Amino acid sequence: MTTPGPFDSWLSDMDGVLVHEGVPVPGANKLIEKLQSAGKRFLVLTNNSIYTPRDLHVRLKNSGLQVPVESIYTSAMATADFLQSQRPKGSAYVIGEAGLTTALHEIGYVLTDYRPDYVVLGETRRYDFGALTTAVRLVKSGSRLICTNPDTTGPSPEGLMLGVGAVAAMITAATGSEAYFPGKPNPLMMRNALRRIGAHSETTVMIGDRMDTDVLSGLEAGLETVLVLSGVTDTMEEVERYPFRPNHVKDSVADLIDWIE
Ligand SMILES: O=C(CO)COP(=O)(O)O
Ligand SMILES: [Mg+2]
Repeated sequence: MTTPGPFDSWLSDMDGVLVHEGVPVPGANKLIEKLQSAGKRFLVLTNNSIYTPRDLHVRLKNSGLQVPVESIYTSAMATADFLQSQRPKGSAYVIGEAGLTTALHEIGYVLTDYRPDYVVLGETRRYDFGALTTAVRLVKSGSRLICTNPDTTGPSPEGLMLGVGAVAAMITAATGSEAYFPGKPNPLMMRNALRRIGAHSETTVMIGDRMDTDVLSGLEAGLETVLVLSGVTDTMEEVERYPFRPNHVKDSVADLIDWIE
């Protein structure tokens, strides 16, 4: 059977594709090693906005995956790129972790609860009722609501976890204001990713574990799309429920190693 491609650039999701919250997916290390030895352009494109790219580099290294810092692009970074383009040197009230606060500080944003331009919601494992109430009040007073990514759930070795998209929906319900999501499937994140590695959509493949973020963003960016069943979308029945399809469905990234020439 001929393998698809050849592809000179690879975009890969992280959680559910390469790791499950730090536990490596079998074959992920071989895929990354082969991509690097074959000199392929490669970027990990994650909606996980908790960690900085340096944090993720170390976490992935501890999982046996050698991914350079510059080969990691998070939804927190995509959010900072978006805010930088919209309102340089602005201000934001942030609910999230170092991955998000660091990205906003790096573009010169002030983090404050006094009349901020934006309320920015990111992934965390510690949502605080008081902070969410402050966010609701600020949005009701006119701050624009930004949420790094729309994932309503996320994968882990113990099973599904609450995602920041579900928390954003709670703030929307309380305020009537819809959030803007710079993370996947937003084409902005894909275009920034392709630009970062000098890739072209016609020769780039996108690997993901979610139909509604990874596959949709690859499809709409004109990339070859691969859904792996090792993460959130883990049955063909789930795939069939969507009005669009990936180009390929594989059990895991281990099945893609022989695609790399
Ligand atoms: O952390 C996530 C949202 O919960 C998903 O991260 P990935 O985009 O790496 O799958
Ligand atoms: Mg994922």
